[in-house]
Amino acid sequence: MRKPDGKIVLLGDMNVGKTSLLQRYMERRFPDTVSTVGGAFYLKQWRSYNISIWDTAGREQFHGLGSMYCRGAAAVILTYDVNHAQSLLELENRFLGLTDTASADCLFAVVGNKVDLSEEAPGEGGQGGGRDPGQVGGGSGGSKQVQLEDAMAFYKKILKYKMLDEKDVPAAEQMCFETSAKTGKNVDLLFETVFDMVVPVILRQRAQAPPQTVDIASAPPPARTRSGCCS
Ligand SMILES: Nc1nc2c(ncn2[C@@H]2O[C@H](COP(=O)(O)OP(=O)(O)OP(=O)(O)O)[C@@H](O)[C@H]2O)c(=O)[nH]1
Ligand SMILES: [Mg+2]
Repeated sequence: MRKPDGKIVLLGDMNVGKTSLLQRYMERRFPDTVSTVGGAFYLKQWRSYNISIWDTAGREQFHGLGSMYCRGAAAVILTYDVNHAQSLLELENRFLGLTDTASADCLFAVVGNKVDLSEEAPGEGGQGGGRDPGQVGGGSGGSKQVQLEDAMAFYKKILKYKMLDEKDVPAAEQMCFETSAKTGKNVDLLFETVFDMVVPVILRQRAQAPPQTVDIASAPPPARTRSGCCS
């Protein structure tokens, strides 16, 4: 297997739908999931690049592994549940610090999942993605607790935390998404936007990496020593 050229990591609280988003994108389906233990990855060929996408466990007990998974990451997808405000706060409180090990020019996407649960009219969003009664939020119609503007405000906090200038990174409007792994809404858009943006990061990482081969032609001749039988 060829070594992946770059790494993308999904982070976020348990139950927000990280595994479901990845399965929707990679396998084009919405199967029943079990809470992730440790982490798992998929390989995606994007243009001529091999990208590994890591699914991590949101459970508190696996929290320590998060920074290990983020090591050298070219992009991190921070995921919350739009119907559960606490899951956005958790990104700031528990997950952002895990990205300290990521690449210096790591990209960030902020993703609010499960929008199908708070669609205004049943049937909106297509593919039969109506409202699931009895889900989090408790409201009868439209339990959405987090607006896209809240996610964009969080994106700006990320830039502040990373001491990045807004002018040097993609705009919040480009990097904040609302998705449904259930209906597929915006799932391709999310991953493919991130893949496209990650390619220049991969190229920069390659340029900065120590060379893997020695160029004999440009290598200096070995220094002559006085020792040995022919001296
Ligand atoms: N209605 C709806 N349910 C979803 C969506 N995405 C995930 N779910 C459900 O939410 C639950 C949790 O989904 P997972 O994908 O396992 O969540 P996770 O973030 O991987 O959770 P951990 O592995 O524990 O960190 C499952 O019952 C999913 O079927 C969505 O977009 N809409
Ligand atoms: Mg999972």
